[in-house]
Amino acid sequence: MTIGQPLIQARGLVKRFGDFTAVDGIDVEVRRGEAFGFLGPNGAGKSSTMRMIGCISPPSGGELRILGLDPVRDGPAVRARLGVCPQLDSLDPELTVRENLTTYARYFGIPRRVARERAAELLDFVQLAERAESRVDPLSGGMKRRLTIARALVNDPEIVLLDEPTTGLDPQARHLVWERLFRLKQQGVTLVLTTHYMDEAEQLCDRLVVMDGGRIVAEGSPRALIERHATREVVELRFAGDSQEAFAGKLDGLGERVEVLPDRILLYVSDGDAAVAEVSARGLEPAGVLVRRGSLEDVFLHLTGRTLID
Ligand SMILES: Nc1ncnc2c1ncn2[C@@H]1O[C@H](COP(=O)(O)OP(=O)(O)OP(=O)(O)O)[C@@H](O)[C@H]1O
Repeated sequence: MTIGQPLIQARGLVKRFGDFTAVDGIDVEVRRGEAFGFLGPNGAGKSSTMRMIGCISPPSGGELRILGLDPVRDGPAVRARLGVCPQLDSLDPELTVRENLTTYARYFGIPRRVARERAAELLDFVQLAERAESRVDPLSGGMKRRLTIARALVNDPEIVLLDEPTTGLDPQARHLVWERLFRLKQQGVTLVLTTHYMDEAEQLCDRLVVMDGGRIVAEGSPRALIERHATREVVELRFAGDSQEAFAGKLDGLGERVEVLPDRILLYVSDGDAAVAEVSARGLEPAGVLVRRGSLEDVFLHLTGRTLID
């Protein structure tokens, strides 16, 4: 499927809680068929934005159109065409895995027979068919997440909203969830998600925005953002002792930029190995050296002066 017309359009979108502004006038456009990410640290306003898009929380200002409709006036019509995977699983522990899907399908008025077929397909899709008759409680965190994603797909939605779909999962469970999201994207479903995991955002998202303090500080494709705000390679140096700062002065002029963090120094360079050689030539002996590619984490650090997971 080609990426096309805008399905979500926000202009100057605001969310206030009393005097506090959680989302401070953001412009966002999500097009059909793309995977769109909201990135940012805790409290950036990602979930508040997702809740407005999900018709769960009304905007305090600005304009929002979802599928060409107004999420406040046309809430039920919009919700019928959305799949929502909230940050915390809200599965029914009294029901079996299968019943969680068939019961949810009834909220959308899906006939019982169709709901059963659909549940069977979705359980296959999220690799939970063998657990269909099991209760929810004994499932692992990763299985619950996959079931929540299946539940979000019951109404065959045009847009799926996923708020931190992999937070709290171990690496293997994360991988399984992420792999299913890739598959959905291949099927042409529009995905809108939030995540703290830069590697995942980099691989899955066609475009993303970086949020901080309720505002958008950058937007673009992962590759374009990395090209603009980072370098091809990054050298991470860790010096023994309490202060990295003391060593930073000796790295002047090395590469495009030097970032000093409490536990390491980052050198933004085009050639990591050449920079490491220059560090040695200057008589410096770091306790740890790592050469890696520039990443979205670097983009975030450059734009906000902070690392994503503080
Ligand atoms: N119902 C509420 N009442 C008051 N303040 C709120 C409410 N919901 C969110 N906030 C505040 O709004 C800000 C943005 O929160 P939000 O949950 O949107 O951030 P986030 O980027 O999703 O963070 P996280 O990654 O922790 O989920 C935070 O400072 C939060 O405390």
